[in-house]
Parts: sequence; C-alpha cells; structure tokens
Amino acid sequence: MGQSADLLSLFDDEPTLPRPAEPAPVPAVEPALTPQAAAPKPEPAPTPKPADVPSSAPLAAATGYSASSIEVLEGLEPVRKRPGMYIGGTDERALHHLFAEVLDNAMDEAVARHAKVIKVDLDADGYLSVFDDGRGIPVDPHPKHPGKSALEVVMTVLHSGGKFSGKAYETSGGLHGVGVSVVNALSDHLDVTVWRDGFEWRQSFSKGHVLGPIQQVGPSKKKGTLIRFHPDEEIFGVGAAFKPARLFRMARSKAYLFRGVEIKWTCAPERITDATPETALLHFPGGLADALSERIGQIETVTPAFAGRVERKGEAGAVEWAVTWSPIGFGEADGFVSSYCNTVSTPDGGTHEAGFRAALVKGLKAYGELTNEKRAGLITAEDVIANAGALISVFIRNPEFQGQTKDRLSSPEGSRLVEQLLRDPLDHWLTESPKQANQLLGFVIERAEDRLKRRKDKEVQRAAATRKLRLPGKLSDCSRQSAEGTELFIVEGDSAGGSAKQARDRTTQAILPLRGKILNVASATVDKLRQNVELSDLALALGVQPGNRFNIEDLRYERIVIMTDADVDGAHIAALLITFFYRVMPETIRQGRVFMALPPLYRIQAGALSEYARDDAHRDELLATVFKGKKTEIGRFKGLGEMMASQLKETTMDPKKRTLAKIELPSDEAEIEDLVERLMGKKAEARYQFIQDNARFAVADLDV
Ligand SMILES: Nc1ncnc2c1ncn2[C@@H]1O[C@H](COP(=O)(O)OP(=O)(O)OP(=O)(O)O)[C@@H](O)[C@H]1O
Repeated sequence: MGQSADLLSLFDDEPTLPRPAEPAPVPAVEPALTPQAAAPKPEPAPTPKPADVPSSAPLAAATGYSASSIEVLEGLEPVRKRPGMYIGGTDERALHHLFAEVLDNAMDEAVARHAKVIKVDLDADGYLSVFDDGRGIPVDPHPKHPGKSALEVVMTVLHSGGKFSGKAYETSGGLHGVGVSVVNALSDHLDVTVWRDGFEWRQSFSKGHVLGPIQQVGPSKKKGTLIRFHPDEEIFGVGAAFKPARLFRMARSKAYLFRGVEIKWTCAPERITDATPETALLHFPGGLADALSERIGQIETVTPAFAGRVERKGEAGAVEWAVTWSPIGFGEADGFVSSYCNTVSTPDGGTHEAGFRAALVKGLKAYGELTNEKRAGLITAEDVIANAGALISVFIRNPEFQGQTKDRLSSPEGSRLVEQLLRDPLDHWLTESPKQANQLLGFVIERAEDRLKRRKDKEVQRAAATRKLRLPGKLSDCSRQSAEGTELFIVEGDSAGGSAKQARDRTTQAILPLRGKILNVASATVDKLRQNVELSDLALALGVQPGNRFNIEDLRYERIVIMTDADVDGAHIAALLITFFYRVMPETIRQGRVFMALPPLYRIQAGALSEYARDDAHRDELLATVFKGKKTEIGRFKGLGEMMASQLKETTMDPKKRTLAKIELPSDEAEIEDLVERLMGKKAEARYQFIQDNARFAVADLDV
C-alpha cells in the first residue's frame, strides 16, 4: 500500500510554524531545566481546611501573576523550551535518542516490508545521516495544510504522522507522530531528501524552521528517505557529539531485531576513538538467538538457549525470544532482560516482560507437576529470572508506551500475547529434552530454596532489630539495614497503606499508615504530644527522639515522604505533619529530608494514549495539548486507596518516574513562625483575623 499525504492524519487545528518569510523568534533555551529533572518548588505549606485558609488571590495580586503570564507555545517551540519532555533530558542519552527516533522510522519501513536496506553514516563534521530504501515520506500537498507538502507537515507539526490509523503501517514503533519533528526542532541543521514517484525532492530546516520550500531536484528511479542532521549545541551543550560506539550498538540491536533488514554502517575515521569499525554490514538472519550467543560469549550456561519466534495467526502480532541461565552470572550482573516492542528498546520493561516471566514460571511449574517434582510449587518469577539472560522482542498493533522516549511498554496486550505464544514452544522445549529440562528445573528450585532461606534469616535478623528498636507494629519496614537510599512513606489511612505496601520497593521503601488526623502540634503541650500514639509511633519509626534529644544522625531513613490524598483532607493532614516536623524536628526540613508525594487526581485516556494529571489545571493543560481534539475519558481518583498498586507505583512512588516536592523553609523564618501560629495555632481569633483580612480576595475569587 502506498503511503500518501492523506494518510498522514493530524490534528486539524494544530498550530504550525510560521512561513520562512516571517521567522519566529527562537525562544531562550533552558537546557538544564527539564520537567523530569526539575525538583518542583515546594508548595507553600499545603492548604488546610478551607475555613482555615482563604484563597491564594492575595499572593497572585502581589506577584503580578495574571493572564499575561500565561504563555502559549506554538509549533515546535515547546520542544526547544522543554526538550526533556520529548527526549528525556539533554544529556548524552537524550542526544542519542535523536538517532533512535530517525532510525525507528527507517525500521518501521523495513518491518512493513517496504525497505530492505538502511544506511547509517556519521560524517567527519558530526552530521548523522540515516537512509532507508522504503516508500519515501510523502511529498504531495497536504489536504489540510494548503501550501505545504506532507513532508513539511511531518517535519514541523507535532502529532502529524502516518501511523495513527494502522493503514500505512501494521506494527510500527512510531505512534505519536512526534519523533522526527522533535529531531528537527533540536537540530541546528537538518536536510531531508526523498526519492519517490520518479523524482528526487529536498528540503532543509534549521531549529525546526523551514529554510525554503520543498525543491524537486530532478528525475530519479530511486526510492527512499534520507535524513541528515546535526544536533543543536544550544540544546545539548557546546561540543556535544554523537559517540560512534553508542550509535553502532544501537544500529546493531536493530539489525538483530528484524532479520529482513540490512544496516550498512559507515563512520568517518576521525570520529572513531575506540574499536568501532569504520564500515560494517549488519545483517543477522539468526535474529535474537544469534544476539544472545554473541552477548554471552563463552559464559557457562545451565542449558543451551531456549529461543524462537512465533507469529499470531490471523492478525498482526509476533514474539521472538532467546533466553538462557548461568550459574555464575553474566559479567556485571547475575542476570539481564533486554526487551523491545516493534523494535523500540524498552529499558524499563513493561507488560511484555511480565508476560515472559509468567510464561516461564507457569511452564516450569507445569513441567514440575508432570514429573512429580513437588518443590516446583515454590518457584516464583524472581527465581526464574534472577539468573537468566534474556532477549524478548514483540510486535503488536498500536502499542502503548510510557512517554515519548518509550522506555516502558504498558499495553496489556503485551503480556497476554507473550504468555500465550510462548506456552506451547516452552512446553515443547521442556518435554523434548528431559535432561536439560530437569537441569533447568533443578537450578531454579535451588534458587527458590535459597531465597526462602534468605528470607527466614532476614526475618530473624529484622525481628531482632525490631525488638531492639521497638518499631511500631503497623510500620512495614524496608529490608535495607542502612538509611542510605531508603524512604519512609507516611500515608493516610489503612487502605492507602495497603496499596502503598503493594506498590513499594521492599528493599528501600517503608510504609507507615496513620489513622485519621494527627494531633495539631502547633497548639499542643509537650505532655499531650508524648501521649499521642500516632506521633510517638512516627518518632519511633523514624528512630529519633523528639525535642531536645533529637539527633538527625539517628534518622533511620534518608527521606521522609508525606503521601496523602490529593484532596482538602489530605492537604490538611499534610499541613499537620509538616507542622509537626517543623516544630518538633526542624532539622529534618532544614536538611531537605522531608518531601511531599504528588499523587495524580485524574487519569485521562484517549484510545491508546493515557496520562495522569496532578490537579485541575494540569488536567486542563493536558486536554488542551496532548489530548487536543480527542475524545477523552477522564477518571478521578477518590483517594490513594482507590488506585491500583501498579498505578500508585508508576505515578507516585517509583523513584524513576515520580515527582516529589521538597519541603523547604523560607529564608525568613520569623515569617513562617508567624504564619504557622496564625493558621495552625491555638488562637481562633488570629485565624479569624487572617480570614477577615483576606476575605475580600476569597470573594473576588468566587466571582470569577
Ligand atoms: N523514513 C521514513 N519513511 C517513510 N515515512 C516516514 C519516514 N520517517 C517518517 N515518516 C512519516 O512521518 C511520520 C511522522 O514521523 P514521526 O517520527 O514524527 O512520528 P511517528 O514515527 O509517526 O511517531 P513517533 O512520534 O512515535 O515516532 C510517520 O508517521 C511517517 O508517516
């Protein structure tokens, strides 16, 4: 099927770049500031009950924050302003992600069986070129963008692409219509050459802006697309350059992932600083089985590799895998799993890895039953995977990833497909050679028994430690003995505590559920404080003595995270807790050890796309950008206890993905002392006065 301009669906009213005659000013770049990396500013002590605190309008008026402060970023400006949102940062990994985006598009052409050859060239001047002999990006006028070719639309409009409907591609790595436009925005120069319909076409860009209209260079019988670009030093830093070894590795994994492609690699000799070859032909008809044997080399294994490839009958979908086990580990680690979806690498795993683990566990257990090996019942996924070296590649329609860098696969189909398609070949492999099956089963059972023994030892150790420390019973402690890298989550209520327990990383995250509102320490006497069970439990869990005998060195955790519902009650509990830390152990805040978790309030979904929003404003922003023009379903979480453990983990607890707000004290501590006294203090008159003083703004707010 030919790919033409009308297959490049896009959101009709997407803002586009200005024509070359009126170049838009390039926004100032803030390379260090990325949404993921930026530590959010601490919120002012979270808002207690509405009766206690009026609207924030007085602050707004004082700081001149008004409609004119709200900017709308047009065209590719958001990409240059916040590159982190699109490529995960501006570091070396992010720089190489540009290559991944362009190579993914070439691979999509190959997987769709339109291209056979991909060429990757790194020039002496640092330009990187990727060519594929596929259909070529369509160059005909785009029906919805008069005066622009589809090529120009693809390069300059976010969310434009031919992979939304599944008409032009079946199982593609591309799905957001963002990749190549992001590369364009972040390159100081980019040339596209397209060969299709008997002609050669060319168009050039700089920092996302067209340098001139598309040119028909002349007749040609060739077909394909060539993208040649140079990353912008304004974004990636002066001297930022592609590393040949890294590019080569990325190109080689792609070639392993699809047997039908040949990748021709060339690198200018002056760019090479290590053993990377100047030229190479990357073509691996043996697929992942070859990749695994190359990766593990001579390492001793328990059995020969279990490898294969199965396609789903009747509809698009395939799984390819290669796995083996080593009693001595694989170099740096005991085991590794590298997974891919539609040839896109998913370093954070996802559903396909879950399906793989499930299939292996179930298969081995079933084999244990068959051979009357009762101990097979002990096996868990951890035992099977901890010492495995595995490569898994799936091909599915409309995959759902987390974020534009696609580090994790979240489509539920991933696990179903892998589990289903792997079961038969695994049963076959095990029963075909009982000797190797028994060896593997024995090896995995040994791991399970080791694990159980370790757990028992640890329980004994921990129990002894707990007795010594007198930890509160409702604390679910983490297993790490030292404070380094550990966190105590203080959560609201037992049901949220239950979800948090499931969502945590047991090694480093401890959970302490609190029942209801804690004592307001701003107005409590020392005696009352000591008698309060919730607060003394909290101090016990932290390992510290409140008041004079407090010593920050005793703190049993590196971080203290307050995790309450994203509602008014939750904010009140958080305010009470912060007041407690501020009054009773202020050193914890001064040293930056107290944080607030930021759980989402909404989940927004449109087809395969799903995002979480922190609050109403964030929801509205997402609806106006990512979900613009889409039919959405919006779910509101009533509380943390209502979230599935996996959602809570992904959005709020997993250190790799979450955002925490650090609680900080303003430089003028007298000011906060005054505010705490007025808002949290005993004197209702002070609070009343505060409301009186600010009520005017609260009313104004209601009128809006
Ligand atoms: N090498 C190529 N050959 C043919 N068409 C291409 C090529 N590169 C890009 N395209 C077209 O341009 C569109 C936009 O590409 P882009 O990389 O921006 O997004 P995508 O691949 O659709 O999705 P993602 O943002 O997930 O990568 C593609 O959907 C495809 O239709």
